[in-house]
Amino acid sequence: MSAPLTETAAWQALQAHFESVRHVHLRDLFAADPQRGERLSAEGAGLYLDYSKHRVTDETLELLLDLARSRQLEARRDAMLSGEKINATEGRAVLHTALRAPRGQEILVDGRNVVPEVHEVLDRMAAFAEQIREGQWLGQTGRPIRAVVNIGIGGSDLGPVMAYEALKHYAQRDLTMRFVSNVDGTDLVEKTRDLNPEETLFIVSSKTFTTQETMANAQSARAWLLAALGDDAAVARHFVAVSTNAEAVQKFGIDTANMFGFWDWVGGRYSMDSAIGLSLMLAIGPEGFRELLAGFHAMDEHFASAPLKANLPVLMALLGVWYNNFFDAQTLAVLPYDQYLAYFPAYLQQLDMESNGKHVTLDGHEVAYQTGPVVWGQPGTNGQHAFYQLIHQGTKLIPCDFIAFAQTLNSLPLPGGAPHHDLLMANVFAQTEALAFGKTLPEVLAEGVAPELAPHRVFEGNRPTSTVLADRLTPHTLGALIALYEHKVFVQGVIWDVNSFDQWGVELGKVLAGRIVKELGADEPELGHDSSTNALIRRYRARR
Ligand SMILES: O=P(O)(O)OC[C@H]1O[C@H](O)[C@H](O)[C@@H](O)[C@@H]1O
Repeated sequence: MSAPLTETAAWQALQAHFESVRHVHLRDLFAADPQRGERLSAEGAGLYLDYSKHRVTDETLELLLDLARSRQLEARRDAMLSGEKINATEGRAVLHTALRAPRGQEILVDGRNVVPEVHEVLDRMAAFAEQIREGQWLGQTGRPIRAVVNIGIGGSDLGPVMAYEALKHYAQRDLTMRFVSNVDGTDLVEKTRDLNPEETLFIVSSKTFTTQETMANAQSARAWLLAALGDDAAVARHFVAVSTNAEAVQKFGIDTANMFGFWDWVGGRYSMDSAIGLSLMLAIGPEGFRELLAGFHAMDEHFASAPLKANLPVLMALLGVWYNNFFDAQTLAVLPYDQYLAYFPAYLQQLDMESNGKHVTLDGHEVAYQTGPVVWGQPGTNGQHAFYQLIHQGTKLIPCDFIAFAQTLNSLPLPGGAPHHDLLMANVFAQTEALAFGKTLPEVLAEGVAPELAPHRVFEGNRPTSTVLADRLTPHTLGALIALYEHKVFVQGVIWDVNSFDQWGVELGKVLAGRIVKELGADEPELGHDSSTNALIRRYRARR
Protein backbone atom coordinates (compact mmCIF):
# COMPACT_ATOMS: atom_id res chain seq x y z
CA MET A 1 0.00 0.00 0.00
CA SER A 2 1.42 3.33 -1.00
CA ALA A 3 0.68 6.20 1.40
CA PRO A 4 -0.33 5.56 5.02
CA LEU A 5 -4.09 5.80 5.30
CA THR A 6 -4.32 9.05 7.23
CA GLU A 7 -1.97 10.79 4.81
CA THR A 8 -4.02 10.04 1.72
CA ALA A 9 -5.91 12.84 0.03
CA ALA A 10 -9.13 10.86 0.36
CA TRP A 11 -8.72 10.54 4.12
CA GLN A 12 -7.87 14.19 4.57
CA ALA A 13 -10.85 15.23 2.49
CA LEU A 14 -13.03 13.13 4.77
CA GLN A 15 -11.44 14.64 7.86
CA ALA A 16 -12.14 18.17 6.62
CA HIS A 17 -15.65 17.22 5.62
CA PHE A 18 -16.22 15.61 9.02
CA GLU A 19 -15.50 18.90 10.76
CA SER A 20 -18.22 20.55 8.71
CA VAL A 21 -20.92 17.92 9.22
CA ARG A 22 -20.21 16.40 12.63
CA HIS A 23 -23.05 18.33 14.29
CA VAL A 24 -25.60 17.95 11.53
CA HIS A 25 -28.72 16.31 12.91
CA LEU A 26 -30.66 13.52 11.26
CA ARG A 27 -33.79 15.60 11.88
CA ASP A 28 -32.43 18.25 9.51
CA LEU A 29 -31.17 15.75 6.95
CA PHE A 30 -34.61 14.16 6.75
CA ALA A 31 -36.40 17.51 6.72
CA ALA A 32 -34.25 18.68 3.82
CA ASP A 33 -34.97 15.62 1.68
CA PRO A 34 -38.38 13.98 1.84
CA GLN A 35 -37.09 11.12 -0.31
CA ARG A 36 -34.12 10.34 1.91
CA GLY A 37 -35.63 7.22 3.49
CA GLU A 38 -36.10 5.58 0.12
CA ARG A 39 -33.14 7.13 -1.63
CA LEU A 40 -30.54 5.94 0.86
CA SER A 41 -31.32 2.28 0.53
CA ALA A 42 -29.86 -0.61 -1.42
CA GLU A 43 -30.79 -4.15 -2.15
CA GLY A 44 -28.85 -7.32 -2.85
CA ALA A 45 -29.25 -11.09 -2.55
CA GLY A 46 -32.70 -10.67 -1.02
CA LEU A 47 -31.59 -8.21 1.66
CA TYR A 48 -32.86 -4.64 1.80
CA LEU A 49 -30.58 -2.15 3.52
CA ASP A 50 -31.94 1.15 4.79
CA TYR A 51 -28.96 3.37 5.57
CA SER A 52 -30.80 6.65 5.54
CA LYS A 53 -30.63 6.97 9.34
CA HIS A 54 -26.90 7.54 9.21
CA ARG A 55 -25.17 10.83 9.83
CA VAL A 56 -24.10 11.20 6.25
CA THR A 57 -24.78 13.60 3.42
CA ASP A 58 -24.43 12.76 -0.25
CA GLU A 59 -20.99 14.31 -0.06
CA THR A 60 -20.01 12.08 2.86
CA LEU A 61 -20.96 9.03 0.83
CA GLU A 62 -19.03 10.26 -2.19
CA LEU A 63 -15.94 10.88 -0.07
CA LEU A 64 -16.21 7.47 1.58
CA LEU A 65 -16.47 5.86 -1.84
CA ASP A 66 -13.43 7.86 -2.96
CA LEU A 67 -11.59 6.48 0.04
CA ALA A 68 -12.54 2.93 -0.95
CA ARG A 69 -11.36 3.54 -4.50
CA SER A 70 -8.13 5.09 -3.30
CA ARG A 71 -7.43 1.86 -1.39
CA GLN A 72 -7.93 -0.09 -4.65
CA LEU A 73 -10.88 -1.88 -3.13
CA GLU A 74 -12.08 -3.40 -6.37
CA ALA A 75 -8.67 -4.76 -7.27
CA ARG A 76 -8.21 -6.14 -3.76
CA ARG A 77 -11.62 -7.75 -3.86
CA ASP A 78 -10.89 -9.34 -7.21
CA ALA A 79 -7.55 -10.59 -5.88
CA MET A 80 -9.33 -12.35 -3.02
CA LEU A 81 -12.03 -13.81 -5.23
CA SER A 82 -9.54 -15.13 -7.76
CA GLY A 83 -7.44 -17.00 -5.20
CA GLU A 84 -4.43 -14.74 -4.83
CA LYS A 85 -2.52 -15.35 -1.61
CA ILE A 86 -3.75 -12.23 0.10
CA ASN A 87 -3.25 -13.71 3.58
CA ALA A 88 0.38 -12.68 3.36
CA THR A 89 1.51 -13.52 6.90
CA GLU A 90 0.44 -17.13 6.41
CA GLY A 91 1.11 -17.32 2.65
CA ARG A 92 -2.45 -18.46 1.93
CA ALA A 93 -5.27 -17.73 -0.44
CA VAL A 94 -8.55 -16.57 1.11
CA LEU A 95 -11.26 -18.45 -0.68
CA HIS A 96 -14.27 -19.01 1.51
CA THR A 97 -16.20 -17.82 -1.54
CA ALA A 98 -15.09 -21.00 -3.34
CA LEU A 99 -17.00 -23.01 -0.74
CA ARG A 100 -20.23 -21.80 -2.30
CA ALA A 101 -19.16 -21.63 -5.92
CA PRO A 102 -21.54 -23.57 -8.15
CA ARG A 103 -20.34 -26.79 -9.73
CA GLY A 104 -18.60 -25.98 -12.96
CA GLN A 105 -17.05 -22.70 -11.82
CA GLU A 106 -13.26 -22.55 -11.95
CA ILE A 107 -11.19 -21.04 -9.13
CA LEU A 108 -7.50 -21.77 -9.20
CA VAL A 109 -5.13 -22.10 -6.28
CA ASP A 110 -1.57 -22.85 -7.35
CA GLY A 111 -2.90 -23.74 -10.79
CA ARG A 112 -5.46 -26.23 -9.49
CA ASN A 113 -9.22 -25.79 -9.72
CA VAL A 114 -10.55 -26.16 -6.17
CA VAL A 115 -14.26 -26.18 -6.99
CA PRO A 116 -14.53 -29.90 -7.87
CA GLU A 117 -12.96 -30.82 -4.50
CA VAL A 118 -15.45 -28.59 -2.72
CA HIS A 119 -18.34 -30.42 -4.35
CA GLU A 120 -16.80 -33.80 -3.77
CA VAL A 121 -16.77 -33.12 -0.02
CA LEU A 122 -20.28 -31.66 -0.15
CA ASP A 123 -21.51 -34.80 -1.88
CA ARG A 124 -19.88 -37.04 0.73
CA MET A 125 -21.37 -34.93 3.49
CA ALA A 126 -24.79 -35.20 1.85
CA ALA A 127 -24.60 -38.98 1.58
CA PHE A 128 -23.56 -39.23 5.22
CA ALA A 129 -26.25 -36.77 6.32
CA GLU A 130 -28.96 -38.77 4.56
CA GLN A 131 -27.82 -41.95 6.28
CA ILE A 132 -27.96 -40.34 9.70
CA ARG A 133 -31.24 -38.54 9.08
CA GLU A 134 -32.94 -41.65 7.78
CA GLY A 135 -31.69 -43.77 10.63
CA GLN A 136 -29.55 -45.95 8.37
CA TRP A 137 -26.23 -45.19 10.03
CA LEU A 138 -26.19 -47.47 13.01
CA GLY A 139 -24.24 -47.18 16.21
CA GLN A 140 -22.16 -49.96 17.68
CA THR A 141 -25.16 -51.74 19.18
CA GLY A 142 -27.26 -51.46 16.03
CA ARG A 143 -29.35 -48.48 17.06
CA PRO A 144 -29.78 -45.46 14.81
CA ILE A 145 -28.15 -42.16 15.74
CA ARG A 146 -30.57 -39.77 17.47
CA ALA A 147 -28.18 -37.23 18.99
CA VAL A 148 -25.30 -35.36 17.41
CA VAL A 149 -22.67 -33.54 19.42
CA ASN A 150 -20.38 -31.14 17.61
CA ILE A 151 -17.11 -30.70 19.47
CA GLY A 152 -15.16 -27.65 18.36
CA ILE A 153 -14.32 -24.12 19.40
CA GLY A 154 -13.99 -20.70 17.76
CA GLY A 155 -14.78 -21.00 14.09
CA SER A 156 -15.41 -24.70 14.54
CA ASP A 157 -18.22 -23.98 16.99
CA LEU A 158 -19.65 -20.47 16.66
CA GLY A 159 -20.73 -20.82 13.04
CA PRO A 160 -22.29 -24.28 13.47
CA VAL A 161 -24.17 -23.41 16.65
CA MET A 162 -25.30 -20.02 15.35
CA ALA A 163 -26.55 -21.49 12.09
CA TYR A 164 -28.23 -24.45 13.78
CA GLU A 165 -30.09 -22.12 16.12
CA ALA A 166 -30.90 -19.76 13.24
CA LEU A 167 -32.33 -22.54 11.09
CA LYS A 168 -33.88 -24.71 13.77
CA HIS A 169 -37.24 -24.14 12.14
CA TYR A 170 -36.01 -26.27 9.22
CA ALA A 171 -34.35 -28.94 11.34
CA GLN A 172 -35.33 -32.57 11.70
CA ARG A 173 -36.57 -32.33 15.26
CA ASP A 174 -36.08 -35.96 16.26
CA LEU A 175 -32.34 -35.44 15.97
CA THR A 176 -30.99 -33.78 19.10
CA MET A 177 -28.13 -31.38 18.33
CA ARG A 178 -25.60 -30.25 20.92
CA PHE A 179 -22.48 -28.09 20.70
CA VAL A 180 -19.59 -28.50 23.10
CA SER A 181 -16.77 -25.97 22.99
CA ASN A 182 -15.48 -24.97 26.40
CA VAL A 183 -12.59 -26.86 27.96
CA ASP A 184 -14.53 -26.42 31.20
CA GLY A 185 -15.69 -29.99 31.81
CA THR A 186 -19.12 -28.65 32.69
CA ASP A 187 -19.84 -28.06 29.03
CA LEU A 188 -19.36 -31.68 27.98
CA VAL A 189 -20.94 -33.11 31.12
CA GLU A 190 -24.08 -31.01 30.88
CA LYS A 191 -24.49 -31.53 27.14
CA THR A 192 -24.16 -35.32 27.32
CA ARG A 193 -25.81 -36.15 30.66
CA ASP A 194 -29.18 -37.02 29.14
CA LEU A 195 -27.85 -38.63 25.96
CA ASN A 196 -27.74 -42.33 25.23
CA PRO A 197 -24.21 -43.27 24.08
CA GLU A 198 -25.64 -46.00 21.87
CA GLU A 199 -27.48 -43.36 19.82
CA THR A 200 -24.93 -40.54 19.95
CA LEU A 201 -22.61 -39.34 17.21
CA PHE A 202 -19.71 -36.98 17.92
CA ILE A 203 -18.40 -34.70 15.22
CA VAL A 204 -14.93 -33.54 16.16
CA SER A 205 -14.52 -30.29 14.27
CA SER A 206 -11.12 -28.70 14.20
CA LYS A 207 -9.27 -27.21 11.28
CA THR A 208 -5.89 -27.94 12.84
CA PHE A 209 -6.93 -30.90 15.00
CA THR A 210 -4.50 -29.65 17.62
CA THR A 211 -6.67 -27.18 19.54
CA GLN A 212 -6.34 -27.93 23.25
CA GLU A 213 -9.99 -27.51 24.15
CA THR A 214 -11.30 -29.62 21.30
CA MET A 215 -8.78 -32.38 21.77
CA ALA A 216 -9.54 -32.56 25.51
CA ASN A 217 -13.28 -32.65 24.90
CA ALA A 218 -12.91 -35.24 22.16
CA GLN A 219 -10.89 -37.50 24.44
CA SER A 220 -13.39 -37.18 27.26
CA ALA A 221 -16.23 -37.83 24.84
CA ARG A 222 -14.48 -40.98 23.72
CA ALA A 223 -14.06 -42.06 27.33
CA TRP A 224 -17.78 -41.36 27.95
CA LEU A 225 -18.69 -43.47 24.94
CA LEU A 226 -16.36 -46.32 25.72
CA ALA A 227 -17.43 -46.42 29.37
CA ALA A 228 -20.85 -47.41 28.06
CA LEU A 229 -19.99 -49.40 24.97
CA GLY A 230 -16.70 -50.96 26.03
CA ASP A 231 -15.31 -51.81 22.65
CA ASP A 232 -12.76 -49.51 20.98
CA ALA A 233 -14.35 -50.39 17.68
CA ALA A 234 -17.32 -48.25 18.72
CA VAL A 235 -15.29 -45.13 17.92
CA ALA A 236 -15.62 -45.76 14.19
CA ARG A 237 -19.44 -45.81 14.44
CA HIS A 238 -19.77 -42.88 16.83
CA PHE A 239 -17.03 -40.44 15.82
CA VAL A 240 -16.45 -38.50 12.65
CA ALA A 241 -14.00 -35.67 12.11
CA VAL A 242 -13.98 -32.43 10.18
CA SER A 243 -10.46 -31.19 9.65
CA THR A 244 -7.67 -30.23 7.29
CA ASN A 245 -5.26 -32.48 9.22
CA ALA A 246 -5.79 -36.11 8.20
CA GLU A 247 -2.71 -37.30 10.04
CA ALA A 248 -3.87 -35.99 13.43
CA VAL A 249 -7.37 -37.34 12.82
CA GLN A 250 -5.97 -40.78 12.23
CA LYS A 251 -3.75 -40.52 15.28
CA PHE A 252 -6.80 -39.74 17.38
CA GLY A 253 -8.32 -43.02 16.22
CA ILE A 254 -10.91 -41.75 13.79
CA ASP A 255 -10.98 -43.58 10.49
CA THR A 256 -10.13 -41.08 7.74
CA ALA A 257 -12.98 -42.66 5.78
CA ASN A 258 -15.13 -40.84 8.32
CA MET A 259 -13.32 -37.55 7.88
CA PHE A 260 -14.63 -34.60 5.94
CA GLY A 261 -11.89 -32.28 4.78
CA PHE A 262 -11.43 -28.67 3.96
CA TRP A 263 -8.47 -26.55 3.00
CA ASP A 264 -5.94 -24.10 4.34
CA TRP A 265 -7.49 -21.37 2.20
CA VAL A 266 -10.55 -21.43 4.48
CA GLY A 267 -10.05 -19.42 7.66
CA GLY A 268 -11.62 -20.89 10.81
CA ARG A 269 -14.04 -17.99 11.20
CA TYR A 270 -14.95 -18.27 7.52
CA SER A 271 -15.51 -22.01 7.60
CA MET A 272 -19.12 -22.61 8.62
CA ASP A 273 -20.11 -23.27 5.02
CA SER A 274 -17.34 -25.86 4.60
CA ALA A 275 -17.52 -29.34 6.14
CA ILE A 276 -17.45 -27.50 9.47
CA GLY A 277 -21.16 -27.07 8.76
CA LEU A 278 -21.71 -30.85 8.88
CA SER A 279 -23.80 -30.65 12.05
CA LEU A 280 -26.02 -28.08 10.36
CA MET A 281 -26.39 -30.28 7.31
CA LEU A 282 -27.41 -33.18 9.53
CA ALA A 283 -30.04 -30.95 11.12
CA ILE A 284 -31.51 -29.23 8.05
CA GLY A 285 -30.60 -31.74 5.37
CA PRO A 286 -28.42 -31.46 2.27
CA GLU A 287 -31.06 -29.51 0.34
CA GLY A 288 -31.31 -26.89 3.05
CA PHE A 289 -27.53 -26.68 3.22
CA ARG A 290 -27.30 -26.14 -0.53
CA GLU A 291 -29.88 -23.40 -0.23
CA LEU A 292 -27.70 -21.78 2.41
CA LEU A 293 -24.70 -21.97 0.06
CA ALA A 294 -26.78 -20.43 -2.71
CA GLY A 295 -27.59 -17.52 -0.38
CA PHE A 296 -23.89 -17.02 0.37
CA HIS A 297 -23.14 -17.16 -3.32
CA ALA A 298 -25.85 -14.65 -4.19
CA MET A 299 -24.23 -12.16 -1.83
CA ASP A 300 -20.77 -13.02 -3.22
CA GLU A 301 -22.03 -12.14 -6.67
CA HIS A 302 -23.59 -8.93 -5.43
CA PHE A 303 -20.33 -8.00 -3.72
CA ALA A 304 -18.32 -8.85 -6.83
CA SER A 305 -20.46 -6.98 -9.31
CA ALA A 306 -22.72 -4.31 -7.80
CA PRO A 307 -21.42 -0.76 -8.22
CA LEU A 308 -19.70 0.34 -5.02
CA LYS A 309 -22.37 2.89 -4.24
CA ALA A 310 -25.09 0.24 -4.29
CA ASN A 311 -23.01 -2.54 -2.81
CA LEU A 312 -24.33 -3.64 0.59
CA PRO A 313 -21.11 -4.88 2.21
CA VAL A 314 -19.22 -1.86 0.87
CA LEU A 315 -21.81 0.60 2.20
CA MET A 316 -21.94 -1.03 5.61
CA ALA A 317 -18.16 -1.15 5.79
CA LEU A 318 -17.74 2.50 4.86
CA LEU A 319 -20.38 3.63 7.33
CA GLY A 320 -18.51 1.63 9.97
CA VAL A 321 -15.28 3.40 9.07
CA TRP A 322 -17.05 6.76 9.24
CA TYR A 323 -18.08 6.22 12.88
CA ASN A 324 -15.03 4.23 13.96
CA ASN A 325 -12.45 6.60 12.60
CA PHE A 326 -14.10 10.00 12.50
CA PHE A 327 -16.70 9.98 15.28
CA ASP A 328 -14.45 7.80 17.48
CA ALA A 329 -17.19 5.26 18.07
CA GLN A 330 -15.67 2.26 19.78
CA THR A 331 -18.35 -0.33 19.25
CA LEU A 332 -21.00 -1.65 16.91
CA ALA A 333 -24.21 -3.14 18.28
CA VAL A 334 -25.84 -5.86 16.20
CA LEU A 335 -29.48 -6.27 17.14
CA PRO A 336 -31.35 -9.06 15.39
CA TYR A 337 -35.10 -8.89 15.90
CA ASP A 338 -35.51 -12.61 15.57
CA GLN A 339 -35.12 -15.08 18.38
CA TYR A 340 -33.59 -17.61 15.99
CA LEU A 341 -30.65 -15.24 15.52
CA ALA A 342 -29.78 -15.19 19.20
CA TYR A 343 -26.24 -16.42 18.51
CA PHE A 344 -25.62 -14.14 15.56
CA PRO A 345 -23.88 -11.36 17.55
CA ALA A 346 -21.56 -13.91 19.20
CA TYR A 347 -20.73 -15.34 15.79
CA LEU A 348 -20.01 -11.86 14.43
CA GLN A 349 -17.73 -11.13 17.36
CA GLN A 350 -15.27 -13.72 16.14
CA LEU A 351 -15.77 -12.89 12.47
CA ASP A 352 -15.16 -9.19 12.97
CA MET A 353 -12.91 -8.90 16.01
CA GLU A 354 -10.56 -11.76 15.14
CA SER A 355 -10.32 -10.46 11.58
CA ASN A 356 -9.79 -6.76 12.17
CA GLY A 357 -8.48 -6.63 15.72
CA LYS A 358 -5.04 -5.75 14.35
CA HIS A 359 -2.48 -3.08 15.18
CA VAL A 360 -0.12 -3.19 12.22
CA THR A 361 -0.53 -2.67 8.51
CA LEU A 362 0.10 -5.39 5.96
CA ASP A 363 3.73 -4.36 5.72
CA GLY A 364 4.15 -4.37 9.48
CA HIS A 365 3.86 -0.70 10.43
CA GLU A 366 1.97 0.37 13.54
CA VAL A 367 -1.33 1.91 12.48
CA ALA A 368 -2.00 5.54 13.35
CA TYR A 369 -5.77 5.10 13.48
CA GLN A 370 -8.41 2.86 14.98
CA THR A 371 -9.05 -0.56 13.43
CA GLY A 372 -11.83 -3.05 14.19
CA PRO A 373 -14.71 -2.14 16.50
CA VAL A 374 -15.96 -4.03 19.52
CA VAL A 375 -18.98 -5.95 18.26
CA TRP A 376 -21.76 -6.87 20.63
CA GLY A 377 -25.49 -7.33 20.80
CA GLN A 378 -28.52 -9.31 21.80
CA PRO A 379 -31.74 -10.14 20.07
CA GLY A 380 -34.53 -7.58 20.27
CA THR A 381 -36.73 -6.87 22.01
CA ASN A 382 -34.87 -8.20 25.05
CA GLY A 383 -32.04 -5.69 24.83
CA GLN A 384 -34.51 -2.82 24.89
CA HIS A 385 -35.24 -3.60 28.53
CA ALA A 386 -31.59 -3.83 29.42
CA PHE A 387 -28.88 -1.85 27.66
CA TYR A 388 -30.72 0.33 25.13
CA GLN A 389 -30.98 3.06 27.77
CA LEU A 390 -27.30 3.77 27.24
CA ILE A 391 -27.68 3.78 23.47
CA HIS A 392 -30.56 6.28 23.68
CA GLN A 393 -29.34 8.62 26.39
CA GLY A 394 -25.77 7.67 27.34
CA THR A 395 -22.70 9.67 26.39
CA LYS A 396 -21.30 7.14 23.92
CA LEU A 397 -22.09 6.98 20.25
CA ILE A 398 -23.11 3.42 19.38
CA PRO A 399 -24.01 2.74 15.77
CA CYS A 400 -26.47 -0.14 15.56
CA ASP A 401 -27.41 -2.71 12.94
CA PHE A 402 -31.04 -3.74 13.22
CA ILE A 403 -31.89 -7.00 11.43
CA ALA A 404 -35.49 -8.02 10.86
CA PHE A 405 -37.78 -10.13 8.69
CA ALA A 406 -41.09 -9.21 7.13
CA GLN A 407 -42.51 -12.69 7.69
CA THR A 408 -42.32 -14.68 10.87
CA LEU A 409 -41.73 -18.41 11.01
CA ASN A 410 -43.98 -18.70 14.03
CA SER A 411 -47.07 -16.68 13.50
CA LEU A 412 -48.87 -16.20 16.77
CA PRO A 413 -52.02 -14.17 16.69
CA LEU A 414 -53.09 -12.44 19.86
CA PRO A 415 -56.80 -12.54 20.47
CA GLY A 416 -58.06 -8.98 20.31
CA GLY A 417 -54.65 -7.46 19.58
CA ALA A 418 -51.84 -7.19 17.07
CA PRO A 419 -50.06 -10.49 16.41
CA HIS A 420 -46.67 -11.11 18.01
CA HIS A 421 -44.83 -10.38 14.80
CA ASP A 422 -46.41 -6.96 14.42
CA LEU A 423 -45.46 -6.20 18.00
CA LEU A 424 -41.89 -7.26 17.26
CA MET A 425 -41.63 -5.26 14.06
CA ALA A 426 -43.25 -2.19 15.59
CA ASN A 427 -40.37 -2.20 18.04
CA VAL A 428 -37.76 -2.32 15.26
CA PHE A 429 -39.25 0.67 13.52
CA ALA A 430 -39.86 2.54 16.78
CA GLN A 431 -36.32 2.05 18.04
CA THR A 432 -34.61 3.29 14.90
CA GLU A 433 -37.03 6.22 14.74
CA ALA A 434 -36.44 7.13 18.39
CA LEU A 435 -32.69 6.78 18.03
CA ALA A 436 -32.58 9.00 14.96
CA PHE A 437 -35.03 11.71 15.88
CA GLY A 438 -35.18 11.65 19.66
CA LYS A 439 -37.31 14.12 21.55
CA THR A 440 -36.38 17.75 22.07
CA LEU A 441 -36.73 19.81 25.24
CA PRO A 442 -39.58 21.91 23.80
CA GLU A 443 -41.37 18.69 22.87
CA VAL A 444 -40.93 17.34 26.38
CA LEU A 445 -42.14 20.58 27.96
CA ALA A 446 -45.10 20.72 25.59
CA GLU A 447 -46.19 17.40 27.07
CA GLY A 448 -46.54 19.15 30.41
CA VAL A 449 -43.46 17.58 32.03
CA ALA A 450 -42.23 19.61 35.01
CA PRO A 451 -39.23 21.76 34.00
CA GLU A 452 -36.91 20.14 36.58
CA LEU A 453 -37.70 16.68 35.18
CA ALA A 454 -37.61 17.70 31.56
CA PRO A 455 -33.85 17.26 30.97
CA HIS A 456 -34.16 13.63 32.04
CA ARG A 457 -36.83 13.10 29.45
CA VAL A 458 -34.93 14.61 26.52
CA PHE A 459 -33.65 12.27 23.82
CA GLU A 460 -30.95 13.95 21.83
CA GLY A 461 -31.44 11.56 18.90
CA ASN A 462 -28.93 11.56 16.02
CA ARG A 463 -28.01 7.98 16.95
CA PRO A 464 -27.17 6.21 13.68
CA THR A 465 -28.67 2.89 12.65
CA SER A 466 -28.80 0.57 9.67
CA THR A 467 -31.85 -1.58 9.14
CA VAL A 468 -31.44 -4.82 7.22
CA LEU A 469 -34.85 -6.10 6.26
CA ALA A 470 -35.37 -9.44 4.53
CA ASP A 471 -38.58 -11.23 3.67
CA ARG A 472 -38.09 -14.37 5.70
CA LEU A 473 -35.39 -16.19 7.62
CA THR A 474 -34.53 -19.08 5.32
CA PRO A 475 -31.26 -20.92 4.73
CA HIS A 476 -30.80 -18.71 1.66
CA THR A 477 -31.34 -15.51 3.64
CA LEU A 478 -28.99 -16.64 6.39
CA GLY A 479 -26.25 -17.39 3.84
CA ALA A 480 -26.66 -13.94 2.31
CA LEU A 481 -26.61 -12.29 5.72
CA ILE A 482 -23.42 -14.04 6.82
CA ALA A 483 -21.70 -13.27 3.53
CA LEU A 484 -22.78 -9.63 3.91
CA TYR A 485 -20.83 -9.39 7.16
CA GLU A 486 -17.89 -11.42 5.85
CA HIS A 487 -17.45 -8.98 3.00
CA LYS A 488 -18.08 -5.96 5.20
CA VAL A 489 -15.19 -7.10 7.38
CA PHE A 490 -13.03 -7.63 4.29
CA VAL A 491 -13.72 -4.13 2.97
CA GLN A 492 -12.83 -2.57 6.30
CA GLY A 493 -9.63 -4.60 6.41
CA VAL A 494 -8.74 -3.18 2.98
CA ILE A 495 -9.41 0.38 4.13
CA TRP A 496 -7.36 -0.10 7.30
CA ASP A 497 -4.65 -1.97 5.40
CA VAL A 498 -4.55 -4.87 7.86
CA ASN A 499 -4.46 -8.60 7.29
CA SER A 500 -8.00 -9.67 8.16
CA PHE A 501 -7.11 -13.34 7.79
CA ASP A 502 -4.54 -14.17 10.42
CA GLN A 503 -4.99 -14.28 14.21
CA TRP A 504 -1.60 -14.20 15.86
CA GLY A 505 -3.19 -12.43 18.81
CA VAL A 506 -4.57 -15.67 20.17
CA GLU A 507 -1.16 -17.36 20.28
CA LEU A 508 0.55 -15.90 23.33
CA GLY A 509 -2.15 -16.97 25.77
CA LYS A 510 -2.16 -20.46 24.26
CA VAL A 511 1.60 -20.84 24.67
CA LEU A 512 1.55 -19.57 28.24
CA ALA A 513 -1.35 -21.87 29.14
CA GLY A 514 0.61 -24.81 27.79
CA ARG A 515 3.50 -23.85 30.04
CA ILE A 516 1.38 -23.21 33.11
CA VAL A 517 -0.65 -26.38 32.88
CA LYS A 518 2.55 -28.33 33.56
CA GLU A 519 3.03 -26.28 36.72
CA LEU A 520 -0.40 -27.30 37.96
CA GLY A 521 0.58 -30.98 38.08
CA ALA A 522 1.44 -33.01 41.15
CA ASP A 523 4.95 -31.79 41.99
CA GLU A 524 5.51 -28.38 43.55
CA PRO A 525 7.03 -26.40 40.68
CA GLU A 526 9.59 -23.65 40.71
CA LEU A 527 7.51 -20.69 39.55
CA GLY A 528 9.21 -18.07 37.43
CA HIS A 529 6.29 -15.82 36.52
CA ASP A 530 5.54 -12.33 37.76
CA SER A 531 4.45 -12.13 41.40
CA SER A 532 0.75 -11.93 40.56
CA THR A 533 0.74 -15.04 38.36
CA ASN A 534 2.91 -16.91 40.85
CA ALA A 535 0.57 -16.07 43.74
CA LEU A 536 -2.53 -17.08 41.79
CA ILE A 537 -1.00 -20.42 40.81
CA ARG A 538 0.04 -21.11 44.42
CA ARG A 539 -3.39 -20.21 45.75
CA TYR A 540 -5.05 -22.48 43.20
CA ARG A 541 -2.72 -25.37 44.02
CA ALA A 542 -3.38 -24.96 47.74
CA ARG A 543 -7.14 -24.80 47.48
CA ARG A 544 -8.25 -27.05 44.67
O1 LIG B 1 -10.64 -25.34 14.15
P1 LIG B 1 -9.48 -25.25 15.07
O2 LIG B 1 -8.18 -25.50 14.39
O3 LIG B 1 -9.68 -26.16 16.25
O4 LIG B 1 -9.41 -23.78 15.62
C1 LIG B 1 -10.40 -23.24 16.43
C2 LIG B 1 -10.18 -21.76 16.68
O5 LIG B 1 -9.07 -21.57 17.50
C3 LIG B 1 -8.03 -20.68 17.18
O6 LIG B 1 -7.35 -20.34 18.34
C4 LIG B 1 -8.41 -19.45 16.41
O7 LIG B 1 -8.37 -18.30 17.19
C5 LIG B 1 -9.76 -19.53 15.74
O8 LIG B 1 -9.69 -18.77 14.58
C6 LIG B 1 -10.14 -20.93 15.42
O9 LIG B 1 -11.40 -20.92 14.78
